[in-house]
Amino acid sequence: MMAECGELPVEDPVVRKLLESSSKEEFVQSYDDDAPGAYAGSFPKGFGYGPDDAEAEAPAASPEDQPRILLMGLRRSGKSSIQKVVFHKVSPNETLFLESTNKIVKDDVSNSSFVQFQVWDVPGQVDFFDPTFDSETIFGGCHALIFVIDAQDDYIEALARLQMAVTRSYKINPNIKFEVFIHKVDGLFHLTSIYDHSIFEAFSKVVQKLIPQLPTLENLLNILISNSGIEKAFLFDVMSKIYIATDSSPVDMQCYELCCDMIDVVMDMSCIYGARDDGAFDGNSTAIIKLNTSTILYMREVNRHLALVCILREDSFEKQGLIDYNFLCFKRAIQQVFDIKKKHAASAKAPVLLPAFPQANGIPDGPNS
Ligand SMILES: Nc1nc2c(ncn2[C@@H]2O[C@H](COP(=O)(O)OP(=O)(O)OP(=O)(O)O)[C@@H](O)[C@H]2O)c(=O)[nH]1
Repeated sequence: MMAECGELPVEDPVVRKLLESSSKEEFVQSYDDDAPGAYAGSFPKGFGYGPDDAEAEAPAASPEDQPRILLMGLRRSGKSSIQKVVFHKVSPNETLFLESTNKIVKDDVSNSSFVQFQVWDVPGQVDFFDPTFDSETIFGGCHALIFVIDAQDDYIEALARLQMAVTRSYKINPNIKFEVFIHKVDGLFHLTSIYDHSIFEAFSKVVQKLIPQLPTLENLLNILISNSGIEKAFLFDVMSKIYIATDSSPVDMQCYELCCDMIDVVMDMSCIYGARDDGAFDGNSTAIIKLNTSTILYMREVNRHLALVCILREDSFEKQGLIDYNFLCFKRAIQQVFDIKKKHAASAKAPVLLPAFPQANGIPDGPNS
């Protein structure tokens, strides 16, 4: 059973994934597989302590006797992620790649938890009025219904769905306890401190929301990394170390911190030893730092204010010529994007949102600073 995954060497995600997938067949069942009407009514006796309780003489309750918690909500609201992060020690970043659930997934957490119960992950697209949806069995034996609402998504549809789930399930089983999780609030709140990089990260996200070209920049970064063997790329505003765009793979704070540190090192070196007095950063600014983890940090100037900072493996860097060439294409594309913005701003006489960017289309010539 999947519940046993808690005892696996969770430090190794590959091993864990392999073991999880090999046991998936036993674990994943559709609601059709379950005996109908098994346990409507009050809490079964088995509710209480797991096998860890030395006092408990009775054997652990069978899954049929365990209380059932339903996880419901719209598609992609985060139900499977919640279940995996809470009960299977999956890291939040790994949930980014979860596939949509298309059957009810029953998870028996009795082996890995002090309190014994089952969690049923109900797919977002399930149709309560579909004859194959056995409402009597599913709601009849349910003790708590958690409805997950994605705080980052439109909530009107979610509320309509919540109302439908509550009225339908209450009719069948008035003893159900209803709970609503307003989920993914991390997109709305930022935990910040000036003593680490969190404040820069938070500011980056705020600024990104103000850049209308963000999807284009992200696309360009995606194209660049997929054609150059790069693992992660950030487009930095050099002076503030805010990243104005990154590719669409998840941002790892450590990577971001490394890239920020690289900018600091390059700027400090350039300021101290640079030949020019009019700035530490110019069209020839380039830096390559090899880390002791067979990883390379690669930085190139994109324009007066922006730098591309990438993280890649040492073996991918063997094709540096290709990476340099792709970078030049990327740089030209970025200039075109900001050229268009500059023209629009001039013709509409509209105030420019971020004054630094429109000036950014020139490539200042000059010796390496
Ligand atoms: N930002 C953020 N994303 C989350 C959170 N929880 C889940 N997600 C993301 O939401 C996406 C969808 O998550 P799932 O767990 O597959 O959603 P689901 O509700 O099970 O979706 P269905 O199987 O289609 O019903 C994934 O990319 C998760 O990484 C959260 O707390 N914050």
